[in-house]
Parts: sequence; structure tokens; C-alpha cells
Amino acid sequence: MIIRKIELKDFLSHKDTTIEFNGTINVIIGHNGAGKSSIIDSIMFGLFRKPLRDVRKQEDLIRKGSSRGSVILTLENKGVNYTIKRYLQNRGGSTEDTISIKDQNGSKTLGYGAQNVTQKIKEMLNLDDEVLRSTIVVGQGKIDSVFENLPNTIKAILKLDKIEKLRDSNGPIKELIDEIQLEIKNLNTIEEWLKKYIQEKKEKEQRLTFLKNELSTLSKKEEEVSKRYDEIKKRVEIEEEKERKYSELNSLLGKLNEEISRLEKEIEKEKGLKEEKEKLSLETIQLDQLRREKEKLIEIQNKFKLLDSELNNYSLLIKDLETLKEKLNKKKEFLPYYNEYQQIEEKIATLEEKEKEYDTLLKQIQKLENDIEQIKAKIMGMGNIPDPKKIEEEIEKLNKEIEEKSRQKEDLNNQIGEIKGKISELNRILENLNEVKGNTCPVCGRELDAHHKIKISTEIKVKTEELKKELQNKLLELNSISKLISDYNQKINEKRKEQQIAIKKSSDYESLNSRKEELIKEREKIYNRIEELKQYHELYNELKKKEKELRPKYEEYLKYSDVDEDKIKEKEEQVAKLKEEIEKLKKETSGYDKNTIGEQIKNIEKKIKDLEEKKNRLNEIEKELAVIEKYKQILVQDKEQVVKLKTEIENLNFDENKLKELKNTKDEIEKKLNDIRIKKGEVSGEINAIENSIREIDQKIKELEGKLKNKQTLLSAFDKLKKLRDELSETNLQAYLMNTVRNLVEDSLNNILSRFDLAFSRVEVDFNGKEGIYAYNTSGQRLSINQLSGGERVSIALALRLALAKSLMNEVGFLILDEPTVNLDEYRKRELIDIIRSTVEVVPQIIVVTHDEELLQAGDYVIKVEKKGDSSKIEVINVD
Ligand SMILES: Nc1ncnc2c1ncn2[C@@H]1O[C@H](COP(=O)(O)OP(=O)(O)OP(=O)(O)O)[C@@H](O)[C@H]1O
Repeated sequence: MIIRKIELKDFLSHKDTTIEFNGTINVIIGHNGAGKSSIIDSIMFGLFRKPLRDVRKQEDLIRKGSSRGSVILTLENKGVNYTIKRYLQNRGGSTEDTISIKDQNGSKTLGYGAQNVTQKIKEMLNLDDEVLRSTIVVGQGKIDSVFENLPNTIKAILKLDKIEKLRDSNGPIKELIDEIQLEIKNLNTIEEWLKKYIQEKKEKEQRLTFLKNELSTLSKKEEEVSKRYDEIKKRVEIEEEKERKYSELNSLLGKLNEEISRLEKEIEKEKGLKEEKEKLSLETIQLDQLRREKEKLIEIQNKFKLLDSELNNYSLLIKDLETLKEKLNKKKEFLPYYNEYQQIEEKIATLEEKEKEYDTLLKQIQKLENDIEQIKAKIMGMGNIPDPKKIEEEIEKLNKEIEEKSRQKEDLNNQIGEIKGKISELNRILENLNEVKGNTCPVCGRELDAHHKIKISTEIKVKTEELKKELQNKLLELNSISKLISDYNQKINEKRKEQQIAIKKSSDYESLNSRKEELIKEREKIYNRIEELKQYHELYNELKKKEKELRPKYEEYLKYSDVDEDKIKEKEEQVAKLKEEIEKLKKETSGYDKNTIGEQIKNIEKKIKDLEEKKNRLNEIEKELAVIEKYKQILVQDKEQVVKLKTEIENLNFDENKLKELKNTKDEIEKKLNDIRIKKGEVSGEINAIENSIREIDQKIKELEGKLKNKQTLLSAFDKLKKLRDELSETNLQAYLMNTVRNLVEDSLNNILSRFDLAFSRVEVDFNGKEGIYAYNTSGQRLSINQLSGGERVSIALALRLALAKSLMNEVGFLILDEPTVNLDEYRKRELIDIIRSTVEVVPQIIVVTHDEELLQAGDYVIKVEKKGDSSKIEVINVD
């Protein structure tokens, strides 16, 4: 396992640093305080959350000014990367640490949380931070601290503490021994119990035999008594059956005698009932007669009622007849008016059409007059309409003016162009004149002297001024003409608008006028038709007047129009029929008094009611007599039955005393049988209980015997464990292991030292000696570590750390050294450089932190650390 990369965020002096360890010997170089050791701290923090330096609390590792920090450490083992993320937060913030693996199959988280991650790393490296600090992570100036407590370091690497814990007096082996001892003690007690149970079983079996004998004697007795009991029981049952029958027949006999005396009492009533029947039959003979009488009287009473109503109807009919006759007279009186009215109506109907037309025409005339008046008003409202042609002429005139002015404008533009051309020509001459080198006049071609130059120049300037003035005037003129043209255009626009309005107005005027003419023509036509219709209209009015006058008489006639001679005749017939009817009723009711007939009916009804009650009683008596007749027959049968029952009772021959005697004997035998059975039950119960108890004892014996089977095994386990505990003691297995390791480390150490070019023949590891390590010089003298020079000590210490790493810490592939050259002179330093170079053969990766530039010679990958402001920065330097 080597360190591939470390990424720091706000960790100690590092704000944001990423370092890759790409060399075999990676040298981290920088001035004091640059932030080098912080990198080692971060590696240790990444591995175990414990920096190399002492900090009061973990928050002190966060870069000042920041509230959180983090370290991401990447380790590599045979092409597989492990990434450990550790977080620091102020005030208890929480972000979980993680460890994840990344190989060709992708990445996977192996653990969450600070403790889990640390545990995982311990398992991967197979050691903890303590061991790492005492061996391959070396703090500033602490290379030779490895000599201190070497045996303990090795014990920690070998995890001998775990063996010690195994055999501890509270440890698991001792615990097991105690448990087994206790178990054996328990088994001894069980053995005693077993003996007791066997004895108990024996006693119970003896008692069981005795009880079984007794049970068989009792069973025989029971059989014999039971037989006797069955016999007597049968006899009792026969007598009891007789007893039952005897009492049944007696009770029947009693019931029959009771019935006979009840029937005889009922039959006695017969005579009285017959006499009553006779009497009532005589009395009720009149009932039908009375009923017929009553019906007759009711009929007469109804006829009286009908007569009253018919008399009333008669007087009403007579009244109706008179009214009809009066109406017929009136009808005749108003008939001529009615006929006249009818004729007028017919005439009006023939005129109705024309009258309607007349009316409509009058309305149309009214509307036409209105429309004509409105059109006239509109025409008046239009006022004078200008002539569009005249306006067109004015526009023509204006267009001509514009043409004229445009021509003038064009002339002026030409003139202005000319003047401008002249001015620029003169300017050009003037410029040329100033620049002329030779002595020929550019204007006239004559000799050009200074005087001539001045003269020409003055002339040109005068001329230019004149031209400019002229140009000014022309421009003014051009301006005023342009203004005139735009005024004319403005006027033309206005005239065009006027012209459009005039055209619209005159077209409106035309259409209104023609509409007016049309309406006047139509009005004339209608006037003519009205004239034609006037005579009919007047006739119509006259007829209407007459119709109105006749209307009341016509309506009076209508009131009686439905009356005629037939109706009167019909009424008269009705009167005659009713009169006949009345006469008939009077005849039928004669001889009766209308006022007393009601009273007569009531009296008869009372009598009928009385007789009906008697009739009911007569019916009841007849029913009772029929029942008595039946009773007589039953009585005869019952008496025959009594004789039969008495013979049957006699034949039974039942004796009550005999039954009593038999019952007593049966009770005695039954008691005896019960006593035997109770005794038998008791004996069986005891037998059962004893058998159960024997079964339970057998079960217990079996269980105890099962438990005792282990006793031998436990005894031998007890001996073995005791022996094992002895074997694991410091003087046995641990001593053996330490000795083996000692040999291993010693061989490895000598092997490494042989490459360091030191003047020792051999180095010895001795855990018993005070110093732990001894060196033999070439003369064979044994020297303790304290007797060696500082440089020699550093060499041996480094070799020892490497030897431990190589022989005992296979999983770790790196060595970290912080400022290893402190306290070394120049010569030793150079030696150390050689040694570090040689260590590469032992450990695949070395990380050295130093401020000493000389150490650069040892490295094949150099990382420079600098403090810039408050923050550390790193830079990879090419060593060459
Ligand atoms: N929590 C912190 N935040 C910011 N800076 C810190 C913090 N703790 C310590 N420092 C500073 O970090 C700097 C680097 O310390 P570091 O021990 O890594 O230096 P170095 O390069 O190993 O120096 P030296 O060779 O002197 O040991 C020091 O200047 C120290 O003051």
C-alpha cells in the first residue's frame, strides 16, 4: 500500500492544495513555517483522524478564518485505489467521513462515519496509529526514538496484547474454565439425584403390584352383585308398569264419571227450552205482516213528497209559459227594424273595400307631403355649391405658375453652380500661387515676380469676394422661389380638397332633386284616385250613421229572437202532462194523512224490532235443543265405556304392598354394588397415579443420565483449557513468538545495515537487554546503542524501522520522515542521503520532509512548499 495523492482544503496553512506522490523518494522541501509538516499531519489525519503534532482539539486543524476543512487521501495497492475522505467542521457541523474503493469494476463505498473508516484502515494496514508512529512515520528529530520501548512496539505489531487478553483472569479462557468447573459441580449433584429417583421407582412398583391384585378381587365381586341387581330390577320394572297402567285406567274412569254427570245436567234443561220455544213461535207469526205494512206506508210517504215537488214544478212551468208569450209579442214588434238593419249591413259590406283603400290613400298622401317637405329643407340647407370646373381652372393656373417658378429655380441653380465653380477655381489659383516655385504665372503664363504675385492675389481675393456676394444674393433668390413653389403646391392641395367637396355636394343635390320630382308625381296620382273614391266614401258614411241609429232596436230584437210558436207549444204540453201526473198522485194518497204517516211508520218499526229480538232467541233455543240431542247419544256411549274400564282394572291384579317390598330389596343390592364400585375407582385411581409417577421418574432418570453423559468430556475439556492457558503465558507462547520475531528482525536489520556501509560486523537484537539493540564492531566488541555516535544511531534506527516494516508490516509500503537531518553534521547528512537511497530496495515509497536543500539529491520527485500570504502553495520541481 502506497500513498498516491493527498488533497487538502483549509487544513492548517493549506487553503487548497493537491499533492501527487509520483516518485519513489518524494522530497517535500520548503522554509520553516512553509507548511511542510502540515502535509504529514494531513496524511496521518487522513489515515486515523490523528495528526502527528499535538493539537488541543481537532478544530485547531481548520485553517484560521475558515469554518470547515477536509482531507482526501488516496492510497494504492496493486492497481486498486482507496479514497479516504475526512471532514473537519467548527461548532459541531457534520459531514460523514467515507472510505471507498475504485478498481476496474468501478467504485464502491466501503464504510461511512469516522470510526468505521478508521477501523477499515486498521484492518487494511493491519496496524494502528500508535504502531505507525513508533515505526515508519517518523516525526521531526525522532528517528532514534524507535529504540525506546522496542519490545512493546513489537508486541503491539504482533498484537500480543490480544493473547494476553485471552489468558487474562477475566479473559475468555479463564471464564470458560470457570464455567466448566461449575458445570462439573452441577453434574455431581445430578448423580445423587439419579440414585434417589431409582430407589423411589422401586418402592412405587411394589405398591402397584399389591393394588392390581386388589382390583381383580373387587371386579369379581362386582360381577356377582351386578347380576343379582339386574334380576330384581327387572321384576320391579314389571310391577311399576302395572302400577302405571292401573293409575291411568282409574284416572280415565274418574274423567268419564265426571263427563256423565255434566251431560245429565245439560239434558235436564230440555223441557224448559221446549216450552219457551212454543211461546215465542206464536208471538213471531205477525212479523212478516208488520214488515209488509211498513213498506206500504213508506211508499205512500214518498208519494206525498213527490206530489209536493210536482206541484211546485207546475207553478214554475205556468210562469215560464207566460214569459214566453210576452217575448213572442215583443219579437214581432221589433222585426221590421231588424230587417232594415240587415239590409244596411249588407250595403256597408259591399263598400268596405273601397273605404279601406280611401283611408290608406289619405295616410299615404300625408307621408308623401312630409317626405317632400324634408327633401326641400335639405336642398335649401345645401346653400350655394361651388362649380368644380371653375376650381379646376384655378388649379391649372397655379400649376402653370409652379412650372414658371421651377424654370427660374433651375436657372438660378445653374448660375449658383457656375459661381461656386469660379470661386473654387480662384481658390485653387491662389493656393497654387503660394506654392509656385518657379517663376511662371499659373494664370497668365508670364514671368512671376513677387509684385506680380501680390497683385494677382489681391485681384483674386477681390474677385472671390464679389463672387461670394453674388452667390449670396442668388441663394436668397433661390430660397424665395422655393418658398413660392411650396406655397403654390399648398394652395393646389387646398383647391383639390375644395373641388372634391363640391363634386360630392352637387351629386347629392342631383339625387335629392330627382327624388323630389318622383314624389310629386306619385302624389298627383294618389290625389286623382281619392277624387274617384270620394262618392263611395260619402255613401259609406251615411250608411254607417243609419246603422248606428238602428243598432239599439236591432239589439232589442236579438234578445227575443230565440222565442217562437213551437217553443210555446212544447211548454203547454209539459204543463198538461204534469197536471195529469199530479192528479194521479192525489188519487193514490187519498185516505192517508200526510201529517201522521211518519208517526205511524215509527210505531210499526218499534214493534218489528221487538219481534226480531224474540225471533233471535227462538233461533238460539233451536240450536241448544240440537246440542242436547247429541249429548243424549254421547251419554249412552260413555256409560258403556265405564263398564269396560272396570273389567280391565280388575283383570290387572295390581298389589301395591308387593311393589314396595321389591323396591326395598332392589335399593339394598344397589347400595352394595355402589360401594364396590367406589372402592374399585379408588384403587384404579391410585394405580393410574402410581403409573404416571413411575413414567415421570423414568423421564427424569433418562434426562439425568443424558446430562451425565457429558461429564467425561467436560472433565477432559477442563484439563485441556487449563493447559492452553499455561501455554499462552508470557513465558511460553509469547516468549516463543518474541524470540522468533527477534530472529526475523535481527536478520532483516543486519541485511539492511550491510547496504549502509557502517563499520559494524553485526547488530544484535536483545529484548532482555536494557538497550534492546547492541552492535559488534570489527574487533568483535559488543557496544550498546548509547555508546554509538549520533550518526550511527540514526543509521541503525532507520535500518531498524525498515527491518520492522519489511519483516512485520507487509501491508504498508511507505516510510515517512520529517526533517531527518536535524542534528546531523555534513558528513552524516551525506551518509543519510545514501542510506535513504538504499532504503528504496526495502520500502517502495519514501516521503521525506525537509528544509535542507542537500536532501534534494536523494529525491527523484521534489515538491516545493512556500508560504504565500497566509496560505501554503506547492510546486513540483524537476530535480534535474
Ligand atoms: N489552523 C491554522 N491555520 C492557518 N495557519 C496555521 C494553522 N496552524 C498553524 N498554522 C501555520 O501553518 C504554518 C505551517 O506549519 P508547518 O508546521 O506545516 O510548517 P513547516 O513547513 O513544517 O515548518 P517547520 O520547518 O518550521 O516545521 C505555520 O506558519 C503555522 O503558523
